[in-house]
Amino acid sequence: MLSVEDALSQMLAKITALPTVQVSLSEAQGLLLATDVIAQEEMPPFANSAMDGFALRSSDVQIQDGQSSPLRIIGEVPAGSVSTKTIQPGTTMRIMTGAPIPPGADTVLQVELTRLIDDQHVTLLRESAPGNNIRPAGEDMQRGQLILSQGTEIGPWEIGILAALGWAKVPVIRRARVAILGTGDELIEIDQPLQPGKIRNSNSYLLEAAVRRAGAIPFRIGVALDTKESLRAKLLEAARYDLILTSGGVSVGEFDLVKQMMEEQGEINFWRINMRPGKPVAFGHIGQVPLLGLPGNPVSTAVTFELFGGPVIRKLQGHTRLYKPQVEVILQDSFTETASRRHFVRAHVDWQDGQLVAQVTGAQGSHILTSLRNANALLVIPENSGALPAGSRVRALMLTWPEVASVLAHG
Ligand SMILES: Nc1nc2c(c(=O)[nH]1)N[C@H]1C(S)=C(S)[C@@H](COP(=O)(O)OP(=O)(O)OC[C@H]3O[C@@H](n4cnc5c(N)ncnc54)[C@H](O)[C@@H]3O)O[C@H]1N2
Ligand code: MOO
Ligand SMILES: [Mg+2]
Repeated sequence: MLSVEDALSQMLAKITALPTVQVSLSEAQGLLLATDVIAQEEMPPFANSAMDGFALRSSDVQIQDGQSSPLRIIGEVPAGSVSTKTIQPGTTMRIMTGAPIPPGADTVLQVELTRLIDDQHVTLLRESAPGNNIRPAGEDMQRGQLILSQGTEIGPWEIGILAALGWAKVPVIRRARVAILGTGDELIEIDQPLQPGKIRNSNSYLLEAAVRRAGAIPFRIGVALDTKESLRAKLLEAARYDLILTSGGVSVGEFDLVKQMMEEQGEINFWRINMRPGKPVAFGHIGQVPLLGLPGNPVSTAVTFELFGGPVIRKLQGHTRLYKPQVEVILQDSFTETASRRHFVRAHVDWQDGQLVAQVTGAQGSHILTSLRNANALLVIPENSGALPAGSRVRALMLTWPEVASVLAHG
């Protein structure tokens, strides 16, 4: 049986990045920049004031007995306007933060270091060196400078930079469109009352949310019955997307037809991985479209999506860092469910006295949906490991990071 590593590398070897498209900046979050971003303008675009205060000539200010001789106020420069007046010796203008420095001024003194004499005159309580409180044009970005490299992941801060440079549209590697197909005669819709032998199709909804959390666009395309005709029709519909996720129908039951359909409509690259839960994962193609066949047990669906679906989506979207962070954590209680396969144990990891401590979230059967409740990590228990006493150190794959109660608590 394949190891988790071999399965992942075989899968990823078949995945190539999606094409580049232009998207509006607001849609670029989480995607990879498909070009270098070179500044075509300076930032800031003009020398401007860092303070609300007075723009003046530094040579005008000599402090005697704690203040300067009065300067005459000849006007004001609010942010957004440009002064038409020039600061002559003995004069000053009120200036606001972000406003362009008026001609003739070489310094700005903040308002709290001045004293108003009357509407038209002010004295200064400090000297102000040339350049004081002036943000020069181009201090942040210079024309022609490389600001963001191709392949940068676009987050909120990069979006701020791109917006400042006027990039309303951005070339990115496009977001993956992922078809989600439930399989099984036992499935009914989630708004239906239960009937004998039936269960609600929870996997499609779980996967929809997991795909969205992974940064791709999910499409629930319904349910295939356990017949070749139904499954074939649904898989051909699914082959219009970038990736197909199925759940169920990949084991050895009489009606587990997904692998057969891969062979018929494309290829099957592998089946079965030495892991628990989720052993019967199948990977292949329908036409050219990759199909990740996840096992039907809900926990197996959830865990195998995180281990394989997430990295596949990231690779499709051009990322080179594909995996969630792994850290060492301390087991709060003993763990005795030994397994010959590598065991991915649902747990809640949190900070306790500066250490990451893991609490297993309940019975680990692959049908126990409640074992996913509140789980933010998968503990990675090696193959054939014996029972683990409380306090053991184990590796944890972090799905989401626990927040700290205070920024200083674990600095
Ligand atoms: N003889 C063997 N039987 C099984 C083996 C085995 O090695 N030999 N492996 C078991 C393991 S482990 C798993 S995992 C499951 C995987 O089965 P399938 O992927 O074929 O899934 P199904 O048989 O279709 O369903 C399994 C289980 O999950 C429920 N299910 C399916 N789809 C959904 C859905 N959309 N929402 C909620 N629940 C769903 C389904 O009703 C079944 O209870 O095979 C074992 N068997
Ligand atoms: O491989 Mo299965 O997911 O353990 O029940
Ligand atoms: Mg089955």
